Amino acid sequence: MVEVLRVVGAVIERDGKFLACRRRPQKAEGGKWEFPGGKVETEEAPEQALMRELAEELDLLDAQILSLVERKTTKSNGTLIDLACYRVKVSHPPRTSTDHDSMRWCTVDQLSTLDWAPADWPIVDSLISALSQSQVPHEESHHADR
Ligand SMILES: Nc1nc2c([nH]c(=O)n2[C@H]2C[C@H](O)[C@@H](COP(=O)(O)OP(=O)(O)OP(=O)(O)O)O2)c(=O)[nH]1
Repeated sequence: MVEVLRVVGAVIERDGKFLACRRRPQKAEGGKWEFPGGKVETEEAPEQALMRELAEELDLLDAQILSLVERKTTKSNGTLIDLACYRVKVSHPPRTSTDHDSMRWCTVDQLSTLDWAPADWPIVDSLISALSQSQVPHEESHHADR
């Protein structure tokens, strides 16, 4: 039977930029970019798991989970990864991570240039399309002013 791994990730935005983290080389999917988070433990709610991971990994103790961005299951190296990513508000940017060797704040346009873990691509695509829909097109706002 194929194993399904339940994983949660945080989409953290500050000043219009999104935090992407690169997994340390020795980890599964080493060298790939991801949203910080981790596995959901048995009996744990996804939001609870995300709060725990953000505290453990990034020392973020006051994270606020806002809404689900996307949840998708993707096959990666023989494992099904059920990844749910949430918008998360933080009061200060994380400085270091126990699980990552690089952290980068990306504009929407930069997001699609990173080498994301396979399970993250559907999330990144949904995020980009949600953000582009939430922007009022320049032409429309121009006409509305008349
Ligand atoms: N955290 C996280 N993991 C992801 C993402 N995309 C993706 O494929 N994964 C995979 C990599 C791992 O196989 C698994 C999560 O592992 P992890 O190493 O982050 O989780 P953890 O902290 O609970 O685990 P551990 O190192 O304590 O064993 O999900 C993502 O965006 N965030």
